[in-house]
Amino acid sequence: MGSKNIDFPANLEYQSGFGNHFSSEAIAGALPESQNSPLVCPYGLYAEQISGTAFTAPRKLNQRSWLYRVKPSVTHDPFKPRVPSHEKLVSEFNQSNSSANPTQLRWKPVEIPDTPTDFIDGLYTVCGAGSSYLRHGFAIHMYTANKSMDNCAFCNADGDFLIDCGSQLNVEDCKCLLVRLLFYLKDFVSVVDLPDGPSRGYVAEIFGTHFQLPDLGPIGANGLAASRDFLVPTAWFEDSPRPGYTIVQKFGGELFTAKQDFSPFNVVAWHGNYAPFKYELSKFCPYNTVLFDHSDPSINTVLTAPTDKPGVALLDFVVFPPRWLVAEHTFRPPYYHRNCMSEFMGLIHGGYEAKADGFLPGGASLHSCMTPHGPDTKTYEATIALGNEAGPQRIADTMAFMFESCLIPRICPWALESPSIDPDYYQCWIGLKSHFTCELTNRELQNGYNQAN
Ligand SMILES: O=C(O)Cc1cc(O)ccc1O
Ligand SMILES: [Fe+2]
Repeated sequence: MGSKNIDFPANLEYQSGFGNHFSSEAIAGALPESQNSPLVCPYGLYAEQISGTAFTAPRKLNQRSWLYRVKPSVTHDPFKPRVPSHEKLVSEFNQSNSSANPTQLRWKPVEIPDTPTDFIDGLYTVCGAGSSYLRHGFAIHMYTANKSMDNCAFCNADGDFLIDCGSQLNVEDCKCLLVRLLFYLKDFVSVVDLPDGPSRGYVAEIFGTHFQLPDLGPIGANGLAASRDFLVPTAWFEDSPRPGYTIVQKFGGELFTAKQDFSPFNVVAWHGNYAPFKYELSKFCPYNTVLFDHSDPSINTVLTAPTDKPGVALLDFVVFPPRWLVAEHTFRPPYYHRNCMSEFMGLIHGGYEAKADGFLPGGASLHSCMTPHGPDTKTYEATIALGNEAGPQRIADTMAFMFESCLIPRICPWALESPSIDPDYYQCWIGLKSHFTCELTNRELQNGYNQAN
């Protein structure tokens, strides 16, 4: 995450493609030719490999890049626990830091803080499962912030961050943040150079694996998120002295700091396939039913982080974008359901088709393993009132998303005790009345009814 005084060029340049082997040089000739670690690198740069998978991971899963830097990352003072420590980040979920809760949970958007708060201070874990130490699990965080990180950069050793920052209060700021946050290759540390002004967003962190594009099966070779719409930054560096520069490293959910006298954004050239990327959700090409019934939400998968079990995700990132609903004689909103996977949802803008009230942009909900949920009473009644003759409907102003996991999340105490939790969430379903119309005798109703009787 960058610091305020970096001069960002107006037009950042990107390379496009998902999981490609990229190469980029900020100065022509900075990439060594035909080898990775020459005795002396061009321009006297240091060669540094960053490995995102075990050296011996199968080739199709192997991720690593070679960076050519002004000074290598190792040139820093020892790591020390950060002061002040951060009490609300969790990377190993257990009874000491989180609890089991099968209730349907919903949160209103959290207030933007009044006091100066940067991305690190504003980040807090909501829920998660597993362990960064055991390299299996996930954490869901949210953040609110109102200022850039100053003379310091954030590096996450625990897992990959998928940052959904669309729920910025200001859309222009959001674009700016997106560009600076993830995707400006100054290192493989994520970059948060928040524009002045309030911002908030969601983060899914996955331990021990990386996101992939989903298989498309019978959909064919095209559709959903297109590989070419994923953008990876080109090399960019700064080389002025930066006394007192601080690296903040998240390691095992704890924060550590190390001082150095130069900017870590000093990568003059790089090549490889381990790189940050950005993707604009509006580019997603949704598929769905064109005749009847409601498709399962997996049809809207943008990215998936797999487990070893075929088809079972550690974490799916699913989006519900604007689209046409055309199904005939069909209940079009999400069906009522219980799912062995757990579903965390957020809303980037607009409304969500299953909730007439109470699910707001910047808010969140959690329906854990087998917890029943579905459309609220208002949505149900309005849908039924439309009847079978409902014509095509366009859901316009919406961008909801879901993080769906096969692991069951434990919930952090500050999320349960948060003033933004909605204690009356369950009420949205309590009004659902029986519409059962079969005329049975009182005796049959009382004793239970079975056609064979
Ligand atoms: O719970 C939700 O709103 C997410 C969801 C959407 C959908 O269209 C079908 C199933 C599902 O879990
Ligand atoms: Fe659901």
